[in-house]
Amino acid sequence: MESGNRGVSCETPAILTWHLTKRYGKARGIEDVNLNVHEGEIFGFIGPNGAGKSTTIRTLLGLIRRTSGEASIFGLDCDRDRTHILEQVGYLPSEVFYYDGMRARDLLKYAASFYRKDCSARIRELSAKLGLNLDQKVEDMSLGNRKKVGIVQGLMHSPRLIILDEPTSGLDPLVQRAFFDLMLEENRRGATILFSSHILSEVQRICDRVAIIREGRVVAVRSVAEMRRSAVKRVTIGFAESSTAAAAAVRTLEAMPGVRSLNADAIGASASAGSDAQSSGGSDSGSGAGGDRIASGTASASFLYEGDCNALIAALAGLDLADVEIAEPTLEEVFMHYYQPDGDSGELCALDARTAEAQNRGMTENRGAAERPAR
Ligand SMILES: Nc1ncnc2c1ncn2[C@@H]1O[C@H](COP(=O)(O)OP(=O)(O)OP(=O)(O)O)[C@@H](O)[C@H]1O
Repeated sequence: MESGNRGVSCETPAILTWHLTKRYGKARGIEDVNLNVHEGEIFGFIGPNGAGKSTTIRTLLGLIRRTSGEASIFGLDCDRDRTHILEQVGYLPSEVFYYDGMRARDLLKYAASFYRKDCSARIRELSAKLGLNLDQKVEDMSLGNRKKVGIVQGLMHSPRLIILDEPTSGLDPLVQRAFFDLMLEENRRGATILFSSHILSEVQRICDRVAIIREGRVVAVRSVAEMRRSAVKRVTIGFAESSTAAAAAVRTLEAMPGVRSLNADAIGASASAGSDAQSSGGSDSGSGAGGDRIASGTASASFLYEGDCNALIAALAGLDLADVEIAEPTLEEVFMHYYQPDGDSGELCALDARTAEAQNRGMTENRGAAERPAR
């Protein structure tokens, strides 16, 4: 499924942050976050628990005060112009809490009274799409149904920007599907969507671009297509039989620059190249997928490779192989690539942080100083 609105505007960015930093006392929230979300985009924001997604969102919505840096939505300052911003934004928080004793219908009517438009038809339409019973008391609802109330509340005023923080938790697969269809519809209508999640398949499903956040810092901003086409490849090789030659081949690969997450269980050789196999997470998802495609009965090895493809082909040519497959890595593998612990790959992570910053800065500078949020 792809984002429906290809007419991304080149005007004022929907969201622009500039070295946005939030500290909780001395504790890290987010550091130097630079984001540039174009109007009309579905922009993913991914990272594990505690990475800083909710902090970024709450700072954008003016729910918490930034420590330093700048942030704007449609050119309006997130602190100073908060009231005007909130009229144009629909927000679905990761957890929804409501007053007890109210039916969904009354609660949504009350919430709608904050907007200068009649939202009743839209409330009925959205509730029907999500299968929400408006007559039920919210306190009697399941977690998933309470989440539906939150979705209707976030969308009923047809906002220009929709901010979703882990939106699908608690929704069953059928409702998730209806929800994603709804988001694509909203995007076709012209809405920009910021979609925070730690579930890659969701991001891949609807987003145009993604920012990856790690320990409070944005380490990469990529199009989903670009992430999938990244220089990293998943290589799976098959040997005619488990043999000392196969074990030697694995040792050769282990020593080769650019080889990571080497998984060679079937050969009985060392199952990993250093700590990469574990830390990158690639061994689980990758070897399973690749290894299954190598004929059964043969020993196989699977690894991620990033580097000169000629060097890879030359190395493989020197091995006695029965089969070889070079494939795009899964999004999961690409994602984990940005999450290697410091140490071996510390330089890579630092590089990615610089690259992300350069991409954002370049985008901002190229598109004119006027795009810097005014303070
Ligand atoms: N109110 C708070 N007081 C102190 N530290 C906080 C507070 N809120 C968040 N943090 C810290 O800020 C960092 C970022 O947290 P945040 O909730 O933004 O991450 P997240 O990516 O949204 O995680 P999750 O997916 O678990 O919601 C974490 O280290 C967290 O412990």
